[in-house]
Amino acid sequence: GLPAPWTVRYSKSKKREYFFNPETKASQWEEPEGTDHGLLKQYLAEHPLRVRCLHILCKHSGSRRPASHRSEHITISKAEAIDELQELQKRLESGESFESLAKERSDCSSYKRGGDLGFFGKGEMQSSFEKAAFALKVGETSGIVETESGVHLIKRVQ
Ligand SMILES: N=C(N)NCCC[C@H](NC(=O)[C@@H]1CCC/C1=C/[C@H](COP(=O)(O)O)NC=O)C(N)=O
Repeated sequence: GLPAPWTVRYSKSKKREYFFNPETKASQWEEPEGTDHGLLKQYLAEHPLRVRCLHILCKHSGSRRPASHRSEHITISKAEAIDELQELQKRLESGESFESLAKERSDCSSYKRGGDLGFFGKGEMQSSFEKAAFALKVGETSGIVETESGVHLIKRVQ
């Protein structure tokens, strides 16, 4: 519904969508000239501007900041961190809650909130995390996702 290359994004401060042109870097509140309003509404129904996710982060020696409330010097290898997430995937499948496992194991400060990162729009999280999170349906949990922070499991809740 939008004339290319315009895209639509979510403004956290104004709590509403705005329109962004990645070529000119222009941003505006009103729909760009030539927008098909009906198609835009349909597009927005299928492409959430923001999502709310829980995550479990296992940091490792290659993490951009290899420290957390659990350890001031994280030395496990990336392979070991992946093994730990695979164990957590099994525990999720056997019915343990995502929140309880995040509180137990996540190296992100969001562990205190069961891994809850709140709502975020495009452009806020590292791109591999954003890509995986926006591909999830509400209630769905990702596979193992890698970022500069470490390795993650992501559950979309809204
Ligand atoms: N906008 C919101 N709500 N908060 C700012 C998030 C900033 C963002 N963070 C991430 O992408 C990592 C991966 C997903 C969650 C996340 C959490 C990191 C992981 O821990 P760290 O590698 O930083 O030690 N801790 C906090 O930022 C970024 N662009 O670096």
